[in-house]
Amino acid sequence: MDVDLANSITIYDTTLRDGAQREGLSLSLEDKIRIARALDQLGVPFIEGGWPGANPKDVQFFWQLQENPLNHAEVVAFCSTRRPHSTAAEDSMLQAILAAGTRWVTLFGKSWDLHVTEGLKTSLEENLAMIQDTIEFLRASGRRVIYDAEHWFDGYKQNPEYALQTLLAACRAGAEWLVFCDTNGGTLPHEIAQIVREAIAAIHPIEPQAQFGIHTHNDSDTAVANALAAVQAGVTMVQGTINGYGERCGNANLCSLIPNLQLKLGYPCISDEQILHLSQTSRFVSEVVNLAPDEHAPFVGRSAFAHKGGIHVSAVERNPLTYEHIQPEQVGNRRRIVISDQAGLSNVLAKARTFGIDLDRQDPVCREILQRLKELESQGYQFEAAEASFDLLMRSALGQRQTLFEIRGFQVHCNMIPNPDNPYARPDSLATVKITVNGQEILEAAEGNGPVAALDAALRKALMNFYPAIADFYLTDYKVRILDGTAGTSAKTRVLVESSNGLQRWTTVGVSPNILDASYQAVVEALEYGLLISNQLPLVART
Ligand SMILES: CC(=O)SCCNC(=O)CCNC(=O)[C@H](O)C(C)(C)COP(=O)(O)OP(=O)(O)OC[C@H]1O[C@@H](n2cnc3c(N)ncnc32)[C@H](O)[C@@H]1OP(=O)(O)O
Ligand SMILES: CC(=O)C(=O)O
Repeated sequence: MDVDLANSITIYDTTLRDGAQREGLSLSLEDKIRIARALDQLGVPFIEGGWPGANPKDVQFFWQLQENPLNHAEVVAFCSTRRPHSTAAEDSMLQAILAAGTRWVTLFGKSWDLHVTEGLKTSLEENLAMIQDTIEFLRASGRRVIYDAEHWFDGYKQNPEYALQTLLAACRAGAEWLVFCDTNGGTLPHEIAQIVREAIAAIHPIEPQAQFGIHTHNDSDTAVANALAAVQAGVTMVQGTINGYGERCGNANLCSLIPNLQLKLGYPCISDEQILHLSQTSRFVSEVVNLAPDEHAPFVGRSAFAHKGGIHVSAVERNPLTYEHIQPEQVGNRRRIVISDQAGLSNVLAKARTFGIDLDRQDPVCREILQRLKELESQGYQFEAAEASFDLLMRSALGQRQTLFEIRGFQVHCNMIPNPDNPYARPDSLATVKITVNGQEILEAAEGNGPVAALDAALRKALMNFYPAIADFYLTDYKVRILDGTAGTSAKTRVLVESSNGLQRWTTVGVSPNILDASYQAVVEALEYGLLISNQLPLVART
């Protein structure tokens, strides 16, 4: 397929190559294939797959895609110019590039004289020959070439004549795109704009067919701004990575660049349908690379359209434009209203609606809920992460909270006797609970790997006969936070418990100076809330 370059900015993704150069990120072959297919679906026209010849995984990646090609995107192989004082034909890396079987190759070469004399330890003339020969070799082998001018901006600042000669050499040899790289990420947007304008003005009269691109790094936290400045100065290709992954501080983040270009500046990049998958693609890639998603990432982060301050929520409820720069749905994201001590009535009303509760602003119970929320938050409860507990709080205030069971008491014993045969063995714990359901009293005991697990198991055991749905509940996360660190072991703790029934997830909170009591509160609310959303009514207990 030929990439349609007319009238648009061409997006070039390098997640699989420069993204994989991020410290802490490691991709298996299978990961690379899954990400490539997700990018293909997103509509990215160029996907840089790696450096075949640099490692076996990248070699296999290109072989696998030869057997099962992508649907739309061009997969691009990446490599450097030939080594000094050799020929391109005898360069083993370039043989690996040809074996990768791609139609396009991206070649990086030196623009900065310092890199030529200090890094490559060769002459400025030889570097020009390396660029020219390598591209001619690739062209003669039927490849189309994108030329990444490494350290372009630093090189141009030091020796503009030489930097321009490197681009002209690439262009004369047959490179179709010349990409200005801010390799060290130190250039600021105004410099990018000026240098790109000057370079294009110098090259276009000599090589009018040349097309230009930009590749920026985020060391000055301006990678996206730099890429946008370059586009406004005349480039038509933008290189970047999903979630901004990349060497050191990362590359220009395509999840910000694509919407900025397409929705703000009006440059088509991918289709209107495809951009709706941007948030999903961002999360998918973070899942595959096994890095926690950045919740606060612009456009695609979970908090990108989360409103917490009462004033904000009040206005957004009236008109979202008041505190949103785009509609979240345009990039496949969604608006969220956060509940906390920063809330006003508007937050309470909006959150209640998401739980299917229609509150009247004039009803005094709304203020009561808000006051109770603020009181509890001042004691250390945190409801923005524990919406299930907030739902229960609202239902209590509204007189809609059913008593599904009552806890009469519990005890937990821990066996802390060290086991010399297995010093890592966790303590055995035993919990007993006494509860009543429908007036019937039950005493149960259970063991667990630690006191919270034992308590949770004993509660479930006691309730299971009345509420069989409990068999499907399980804890998915348990977080503890010390709230007043200076109080030592008697400090107040906050426990957040996340639970699931396989279909839904919900989080509850407990706070106490006793960690077991805090856990108990959160676990009991978790069971109650699970039953509430499973619409369970008590059965007559089987004996
Ligand atoms: C800006 C960028 O992000 S460029 C991409 C950087 N990515 C990577 O480096 C990841 C993949 N790299 C690798 O697997 C390895 O570094 C390899 C296989 C490429 C090379 O490995 P080695 O042969 O062991 O060399 P080493 O990594 O120590 O040094 C790089 C060599 O490339 C040479 N080189 C660097 N840039 C260029 C260039 N543009 N053109 C030609 N040669 C170059 C260096 O001079 C050095 O050569 P020397 O060994 O003759 O001194
Ligand atoms: C090519 C490249 O990755 C760079 O110059 O940063």
